[in-house]
Amino acid sequence: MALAQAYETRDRLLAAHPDRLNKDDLEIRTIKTTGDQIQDRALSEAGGKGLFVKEIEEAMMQGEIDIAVHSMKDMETTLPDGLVINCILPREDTRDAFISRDGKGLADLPPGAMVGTSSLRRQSQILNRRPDLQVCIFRGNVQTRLRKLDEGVADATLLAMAGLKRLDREDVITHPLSHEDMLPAVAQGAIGIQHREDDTRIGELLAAIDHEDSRIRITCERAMLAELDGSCRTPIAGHAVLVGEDEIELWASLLSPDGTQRFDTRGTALRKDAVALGTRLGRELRDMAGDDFPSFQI
Ligand SMILES: NCc1[nH]cc(CCC(=O)O)c1CC(=O)O
Repeated sequence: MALAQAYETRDRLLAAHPDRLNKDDLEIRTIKTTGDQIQDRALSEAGGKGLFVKEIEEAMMQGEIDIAVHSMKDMETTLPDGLVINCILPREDTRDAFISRDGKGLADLPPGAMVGTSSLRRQSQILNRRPDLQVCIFRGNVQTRLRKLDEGVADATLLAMAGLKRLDREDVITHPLSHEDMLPAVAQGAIGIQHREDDTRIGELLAAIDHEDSRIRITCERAMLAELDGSCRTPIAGHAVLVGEDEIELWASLLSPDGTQRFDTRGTALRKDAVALGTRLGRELRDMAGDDFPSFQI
């Protein structure tokens, strides 16, 4: 998936700068991260989102690479000094896909059925909707998880529609989940491009492929996450959409990992106040959860 995202970025850069860039100017380098190698534990136990990007950011700070392509969903809310993400590509489908081994939909899954996922957000929401189901840890890349499902390790799994589309694996989807059944992760489906803040040449090249509407939505969602100090140890979901001429609407949820507690909020603001809206709803969720909130961070 990372490679598909890098090719998409390269193609967009080439198309935006036909006179300034050609294929030979853009070499694609793959960097294996610590996060890619954790197969046996939930990401939340292993040390969080940062594991997917640490090595990449280090390579960038050392000047080995000039542009980094990230799934914004995997990015911490704060970036290292000197590195910025000002460029967001047009956002893909934000929904999660429900994938079952025998093609039965979520509503038809029998009581006690096993759902494989390593995402606390997906685990908590699925248990909130269907407390009769069981959840087991499912790690590895998209291909590995689909293989585990085939092998019968679980009866169903949940994956981002965006990743499946980018890998051209929409064939495995049983059905997409509505946002009511499964509110997506903050920034799900969005690719962000990082560069060194002082590299003005690259900054200029990237500005031409930035998709402003997607960037505003993600900025709003990430402001909410930042207010909740969202490590991936807390089940948090959030999704912003642009409405009308100049407004933005944010939905946000905070759950307990077992899905028994759930807090939801929603609000709108002018697009220019996207950050303030995210911050406000993040605070609202924190107040709603009250003293229970720290105990979510187990
Ligand atoms: N944590 C892994 C990860 N990071 C981004 C995506 C999907 C693509 C996206 O949301 O942009 C995935 C896989 C998944 O959640 O199914």
